[in-house]
Amino acid sequence: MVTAAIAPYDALLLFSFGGPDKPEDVVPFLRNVTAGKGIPDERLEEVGEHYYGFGGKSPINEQNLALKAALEAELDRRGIDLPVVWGNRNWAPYTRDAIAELEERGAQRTVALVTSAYSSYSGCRQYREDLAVTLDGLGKLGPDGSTTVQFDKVRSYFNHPGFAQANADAVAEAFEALATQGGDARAARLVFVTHSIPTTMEAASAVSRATYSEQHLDLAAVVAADVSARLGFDVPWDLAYCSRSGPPSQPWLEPDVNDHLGKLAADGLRDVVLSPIGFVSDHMEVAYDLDTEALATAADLGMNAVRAGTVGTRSPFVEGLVDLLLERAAIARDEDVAEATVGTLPAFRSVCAPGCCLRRDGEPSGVPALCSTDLRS
Ligand SMILES: CC1=C(CCC(=O)O)c2cc3nc(cc4[nH]c(cc5[nH]c(cc1n2)c(C)c5CCC(=O)O)c(CCC(=O)O)c4C)C(CCC(=O)O)=C3C
Ligand SMILES: [Fe+2]
Repeated sequence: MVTAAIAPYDALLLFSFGGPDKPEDVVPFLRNVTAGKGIPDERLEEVGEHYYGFGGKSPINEQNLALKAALEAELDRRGIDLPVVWGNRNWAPYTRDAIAELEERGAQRTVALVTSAYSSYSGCRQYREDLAVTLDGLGKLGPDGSTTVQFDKVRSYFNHPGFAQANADAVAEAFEALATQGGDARAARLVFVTHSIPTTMEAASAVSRATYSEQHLDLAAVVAADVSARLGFDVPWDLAYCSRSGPPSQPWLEPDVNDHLGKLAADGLRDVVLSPIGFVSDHMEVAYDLDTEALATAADLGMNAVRAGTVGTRSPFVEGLVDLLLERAAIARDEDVAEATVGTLPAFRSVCAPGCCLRRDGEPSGVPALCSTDLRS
């Protein structure tokens, strides 16, 4: 029996990036991530060391299991009967394992929730391609895009109120922590941080309604305003980037968070809160690029720095995700539904537009992608 509010869906796919569980997994995982992407060997060795430094295990898998449990609890609390199946693009349980589990459970129409809040190739199309290519490899993708197990996707949710509130809660807590450890909250700069992407990928993300960086800037303004209201003074803020890779000749979004801290210190700033709004949980990019590298940079510069939490399993976030599932189900039933947002941008599309989030602007991908009006663009 499908719960009416979630009909026509009979399963939820929690769809993530994946990460290694033990040292022997690190190299095969990196091979999966970088197949055909032109990441220089030196960068791969460097990233491998980040993982070995943490015992060869990424925190991401446990965090996805925690999010899965939190979603199950919230669905249960609302009386919604919807099995949650977890799958990853780059590590076990793989997308193909999730599809097999969905089939075993007799799922016919699945709603997919990706653990990436923003729209870009990395956070949108790459997941949709992975579904199409995996189904195709199993002989389950028709030439018209029809599939044996049908998939819909929840819209990019960076501007959903639950995501904004959970981030604002975490930033407000970080300001308190800064004051507790002797920092000057009133003088502090709030630096939002996200994953850098190539500028070509940034340009191609515009098709989704606004570019990747514009999405972050819009949410950052909302979070900063919320935190300012709670603290009772205006919090100045910036957006910086981490985790760039690719050849040095290829431009990626800047400034890098470490360079940015250097500039702030040179301007005489002593206090900073880093808010990783680009990431939904404390996975390796946060554990290494922020907690290890950027906090060391700040210490070298003589700054007081606190890293704010990610949304993780905070209630406003988890409740917001379940609201989004119900919203997506109402859209699938062709009902009029209010798509809640914060900031100045509209709700992003539930069914992606032709050419949405290509890897590079104007360059056909040649790879099929589900959950859009075009199978190939
Ligand atoms: C926008 C974005 C997100 C945020 C959205 C989201 O959360 O999905 C994200 C998340 C993640 N990225 C991750 C890991 C890696 N990303 C890489 C490479 C790349 N990421 C890119 C972008 C993003 N990546 C890009 C443009 C590349 C270049 C190659 C390519 O065009 O694809 C590489 C290769 C080595 C390197 O270049 O660093 C690794 C190992 C992990 C797992 C962490 C863990 O294990 O805990 C997670 C969650
Ligand atoms: Fe990445």
